[in-house]
Amino acid sequence: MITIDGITKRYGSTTVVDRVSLEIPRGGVVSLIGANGAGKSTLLSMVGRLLAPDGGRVLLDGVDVLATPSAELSCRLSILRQENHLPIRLTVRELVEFGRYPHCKGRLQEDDHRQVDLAIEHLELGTFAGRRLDQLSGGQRQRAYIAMVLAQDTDFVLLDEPLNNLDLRHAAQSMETIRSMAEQLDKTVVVVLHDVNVAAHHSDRVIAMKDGQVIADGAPAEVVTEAVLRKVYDLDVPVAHVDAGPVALHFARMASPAAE
Ligand SMILES: Nc1ncnc2c1ncn2[C@@H]1O[C@H](COP(=O)(O)OP(=O)(O)OP(=O)(O)O)[C@@H](O)[C@H]1O
Repeated sequence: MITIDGITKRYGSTTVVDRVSLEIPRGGVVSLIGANGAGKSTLLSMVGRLLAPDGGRVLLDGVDVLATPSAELSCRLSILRQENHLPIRLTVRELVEFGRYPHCKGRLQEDDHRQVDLAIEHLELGTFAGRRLDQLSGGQRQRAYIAMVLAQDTDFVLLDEPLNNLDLRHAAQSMETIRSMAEQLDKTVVVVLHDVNVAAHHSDRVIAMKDGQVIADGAPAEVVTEAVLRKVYDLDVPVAHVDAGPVALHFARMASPAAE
């Protein structure tokens, strides 16, 4: 369970995450949606202890992340950031092996190699395994980063816009991989997504942020509604309902009352 208790972040006089409290139980996919600048990445970074909060705390299974030794934390929690600062000259395999570092401290055993191979296979990176990151397309590189997180095999997984640069098929496949991490391996995945339809379709719960606060939190059908989307994005977005759930038709314009 992730417990976020009144967490706050300020830059100067601006509060960018404002006393957010959330309980995220073990297992499942939780999506964070919201406009640019809403505070999603800041919140995720504080949960992952990459950024110090100005107030509040984050507990993993009841233990404060600030009190957890780094070596232990990286075996329990992984985070994929929007920007990665890993050397671009690594090969895909070396990058994915990096994910095993918290477990094996650089001396990969049979099980570590197996996890690396599995992650490479899941993200369809076999043909690129020996290629350097700077020799890949943006989407191939993004899949390599997801594979690294998959290989890290932690109970808690935080992903900030993992679908950046991914084409339709690889986006769908990556979300399937993320879902199976939650369903089959009982991992708790918190993922920032810009596509509300992907969020609605693949999540157990959708949390919408605006101006540093949570303004909606619930099952996809409760959050992906015209009223909530208007509040979150200041935009009128029609929402259709199909068997798979709500679908925001963000490319369509809402009929204005005057036109009817
Ligand atoms: N180092 C910083 N100094 C000052 N302000 C910052 C800093 N980092 C982030 N911010 C501000 O904090 C707010 C929240 O940023 P954050 O990156 O969390 O938003 P986000 O919801 O993830 O946005 P996006 O969808 O664009 O990635 C923004 O207004 C941003 O400009």
